[in-house]
Amino acid sequence: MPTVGYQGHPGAFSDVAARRLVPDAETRGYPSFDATAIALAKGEVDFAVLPVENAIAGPVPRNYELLWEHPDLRIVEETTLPVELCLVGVGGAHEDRIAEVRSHPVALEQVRALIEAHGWRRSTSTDTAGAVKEIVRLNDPSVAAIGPALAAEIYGGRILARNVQDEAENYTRFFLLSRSPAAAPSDRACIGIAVDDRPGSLRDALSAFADRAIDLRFLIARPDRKVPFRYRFFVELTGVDDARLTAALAAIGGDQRLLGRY
Ligand SMILES: O=C(O)C(=O)C[C@]1(C(=O)O)C=C[C@@H](O)C=C1
Repeated sequence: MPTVGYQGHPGAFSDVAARRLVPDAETRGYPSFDATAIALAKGEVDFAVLPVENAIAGPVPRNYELLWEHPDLRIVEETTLPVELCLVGVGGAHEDRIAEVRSHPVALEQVRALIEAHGWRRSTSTDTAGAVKEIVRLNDPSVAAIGPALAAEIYGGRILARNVQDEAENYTRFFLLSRSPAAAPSDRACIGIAVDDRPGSLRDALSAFADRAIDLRFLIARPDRKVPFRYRFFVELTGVDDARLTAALAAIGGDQRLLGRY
C-alpha cells in the first residue's frame, strides 16, 4: 500500500487531498510542511501532499521554497479541493460567548471577517483538524476551532456554524510530490528561476514562455535569503511540452530549476 505524508492530523484538508490523489493510500500526518518534505526526501513515505494556494488566503509560499530546497523532490500531480470551514465548539458553547479561536494560520486568514466582527483572540495550531482535536480535549466552551466538518465528526466537536469563510466559494490547491518525476505528465510545469538584476530581465523570462505559446498560470516572488532583497520567482505554466519548455529555459538561462511536470 503506498504511503503519503501530509501536514496535520487525520481529517485535515491535506489528509483528504492525499486520499484523493492516491486512492487506497495509507496517509501519515507530520507536524509541519518542512517535516513532511523531509519525510519524503528521507524515504519514510512514497509521496507527500502540500497545499500551495487558497482562493481567499492566496499562495502558501513556504511550499514552493521547500521544493527549491529539496532538489530531489518533484511535483507529479495536483488537485483542488472545495474548502468549507466550520466554527467548531464543545458542549455548552455559543458563538456569542467565544473568546478564542484556534486553527491553522492559513485557515484563520480565510475567516477574517467573522473573527474581526467578534474580536476573538486567535491562536495557531499545526492544522485545522489538530485545532478541533485540541479544543475537544480542552473542553472549554469559550475556546472554538475553525476546521472541516469531517474533523468535528472524527473528534466529537459541535458544529456551531458552517461555511464561515469570507467567501462562500473557496478552494485550496495541493501538489502531490514524489522522489521521481511523473511517468506521463499532462501539460503543466512549475519552475524556480533567479533572473539577473537588470531592467527587463523578468519580462524577458516571461517572454521566453509567451513566445512559445506556453501559458503562465501563477507567479510568486520569494527572497533568495542569501542576498538581501534579491528574489527568486516561482512560475507555474500550462500548455507545456518538453521541447518548447527546454527551449524556453535555455533562452532564459541563469539559476533555474524544474520543480515538476504534472
Ligand atoms: O490544516 C489543514 O487542514 C490543512 O490541510 C492545511 C491548509 C493550508 O495550509 O492551506 C489546507 C487547506 C485549508 O486552506 C487550510 C489549511
